[in-house]
Amino acid sequence: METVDLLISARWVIPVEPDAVVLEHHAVAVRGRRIVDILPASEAAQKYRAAEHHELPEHALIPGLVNAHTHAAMSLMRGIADDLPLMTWLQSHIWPTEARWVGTEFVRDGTRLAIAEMLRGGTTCFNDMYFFPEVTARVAATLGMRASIGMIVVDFPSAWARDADEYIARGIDEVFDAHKGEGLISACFAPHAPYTVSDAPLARIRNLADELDRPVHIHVHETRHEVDEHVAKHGMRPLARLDSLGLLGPNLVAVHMTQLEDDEIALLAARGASVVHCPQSNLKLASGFCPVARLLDAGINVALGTDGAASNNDLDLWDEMRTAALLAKGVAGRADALPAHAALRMATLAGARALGLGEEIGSIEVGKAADLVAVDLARIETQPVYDPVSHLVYAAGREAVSHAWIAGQAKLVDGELTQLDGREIMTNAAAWAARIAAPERA
Ligand SMILES: CSC[C@H]1O[C@@H](n2cnc3c(O)ncnc32)[C@H](O)[C@@H]1O
Ligand SMILES: [Zn+2]
Repeated sequence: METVDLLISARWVIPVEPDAVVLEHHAVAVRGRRIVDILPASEAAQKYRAAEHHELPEHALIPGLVNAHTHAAMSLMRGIADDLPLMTWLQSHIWPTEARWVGTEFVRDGTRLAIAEMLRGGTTCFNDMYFFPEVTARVAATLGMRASIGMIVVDFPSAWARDADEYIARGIDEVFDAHKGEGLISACFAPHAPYTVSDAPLARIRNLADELDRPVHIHVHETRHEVDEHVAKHGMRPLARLDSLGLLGPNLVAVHMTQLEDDEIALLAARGASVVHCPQSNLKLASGFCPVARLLDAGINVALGTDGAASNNDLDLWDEMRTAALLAKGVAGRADALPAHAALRMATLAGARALGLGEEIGSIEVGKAADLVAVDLARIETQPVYDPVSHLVYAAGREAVSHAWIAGQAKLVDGELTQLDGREIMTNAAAWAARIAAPERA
């Protein structure tokens, strides 16, 4: 018998790649942080002696979900300003609150809250864009959470940096250099948006991203208003300006993209850029709809993100998958515009590829890291089971997530977080809300 560290046998194993198969009664064997075998459960019992063995007889085992766009620490602003369009929400509520409260402690506590929520819902990797990214990175690394941390850049000063040069310098020093070679933390550039970052820093980011081969994660074409204002100011649409600055390429991770002409879709496809679809944030802020089916038909890698909890108002990728699938059908007028398996792929492998992690995570394959999630389908809401993938997208919810592993380490077991104290996190969040909501003294 061979020894492995972890053996997970499940009723259904859904690898996502190399093709859309569902393996019944299979097991995944893990040594160290990697998957070393995928085989029928009956054979696994003969072949492997495991330090830890989970038998999950009514569960689906899937790759950990990848939240390809969020602002983790904004969890502390969940519900602070609802039912507003993007610019009113940002300029009249979010930016003033950030200017008053965001610092290292806010980002630490908000990120812990966000990671607890994400792990409970089966998200094992997130792509972040927020102030004090070195704090987000440290919290994620300490908890063994996989994260792509945005080296943020905006033209305006904040508590974190005075100007674009300082944003870039701190990002490289405190995120990229500080986590180089470290397993679970990777760095990406995160200029906020074409309307908040001018040409010179965007050009510097392009050079650095090329040199360091890092993704460039940016909000773009989020609303029609953004595009119209940009045309008035720059004489071209935001995507055209990014292209003129050389940013449109395989490293670009374009978030939102609710406003797209046919020639822009062709351009994104030709350049090999990825798009992150955030359907619930786009709906809640009435920003528009990303034409997902047309992007997929053009061969573009489309991932899924929640955006921050202040505009969503949760970090639930199950909800995003279902909304994306339903919305795509409504927008395209075709019931097969985004089938269940394609939605699951967006929340896993497409996210991993957008973040430059496609060789490491996003599917259950031998050699990849063991970022795995088990979903209990033995619940009233998911009976009977004809097709587990259908239930994952259309019927189950994050409540059904029972287990999560990152690089072979258990983060959620039988619905319980292994490293985080939920009560302490909630007490902390309530204390922040009390401070933020208290009337200001003159
Ligand atoms: C520079 S840190 C990130 C910055 O982005 C803000 N933000 C959060 N959600 C959105 C969104 O949907 N569009 C544009 N900007 C957003 C966040 O509040 C931070 O200021
Ligand atoms: Zn965002």
